[in-house]
Amino acid sequence: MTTLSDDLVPAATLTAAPPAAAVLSLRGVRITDHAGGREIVHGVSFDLAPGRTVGIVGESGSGKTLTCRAALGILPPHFEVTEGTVEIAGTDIAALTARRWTELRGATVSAVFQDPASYLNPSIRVGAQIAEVVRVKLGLKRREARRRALELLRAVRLRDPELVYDQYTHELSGGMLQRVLIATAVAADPLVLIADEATTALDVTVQAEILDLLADLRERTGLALVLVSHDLALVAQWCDEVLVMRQGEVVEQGPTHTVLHRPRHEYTRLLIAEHEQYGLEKFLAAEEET
Ligand SMILES: Nc1ncnc2c1ncn2[C@@H]1O[C@H](COP(=O)(O)OP(=O)(O)OP(=O)(O)O)[C@@H](O)[C@H]1O
Repeated sequence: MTTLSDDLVPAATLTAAPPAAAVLSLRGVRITDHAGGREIVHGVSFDLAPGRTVGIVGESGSGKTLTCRAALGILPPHFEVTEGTVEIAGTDIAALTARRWTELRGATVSAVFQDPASYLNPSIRVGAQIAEVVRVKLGLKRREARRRALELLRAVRLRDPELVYDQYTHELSGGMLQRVLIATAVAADPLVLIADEATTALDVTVQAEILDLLADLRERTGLALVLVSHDLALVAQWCDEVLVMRQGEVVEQGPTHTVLHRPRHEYTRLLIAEHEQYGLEKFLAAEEET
């Protein structure tokens, strides 16, 4: 398992490294709810390079999920990016056709959300679902797709992948389902994985294992991560950069270390104070020692 200091040292050091070309870039993204007649997200910008992690934190309803959905091209009906740009691997998504989006989703940018069961089909064995993604996205033949699906189940550290392959969602625990969903999400080797509260519903031990798994994928494959969370301790541990959102505004943004140690905005200070009772100081202290 990655230790805290192992993870924090490279994160702090990498901040000074020359920037690699961004795989995901948001520039002044504004999102409007046409049904409600109001702008909900008021300008979000960040660049995410391969192997890096950006965190988005903030209160419920602050626009974190809508920002992610904009980057995935899956805004709910009546919602629209009304200003700004989203670029995935250098392509402005505004110019994409529905067909091109279908190709990109999963293969270039992918996502995992909080409730894995609702993204998997309960009546199809989980292995077959992963194999199907691999078949469609990578064009593998049936037998090859099965082999690759088993490899993915192994990569997300599920014990006995052959057994899990043949199981249905109701036979798996929440942590196992989230691993299956991650396996599905990374099946086509995306450049970017968006994890929106992906570990929130899991108990702390399983949460740590899943995050460790994502960090491992990031290290091994150069996967870039967007981590949306209420949990500042988690962001302190895993993210290079953080955006703090409140009521659709990014109130503060910068290297995680700087934002959490020297918060400039009152709201960030409040979030940190709220988290201190849950053990955030442990992470900040560990970071200070490095
Ligand atoms: N499908 C939808 N229909 C109507 N309003 C929506 C929809 N999705 C989001 N909203 C509204 O947009 C705002 C931002 O929501 P969003 O889900 O992005 O917040 P969030 O920061 O991700 O919150 P949480 O942490 O609770 O998931 C909220 O006021 C929410 O009620």
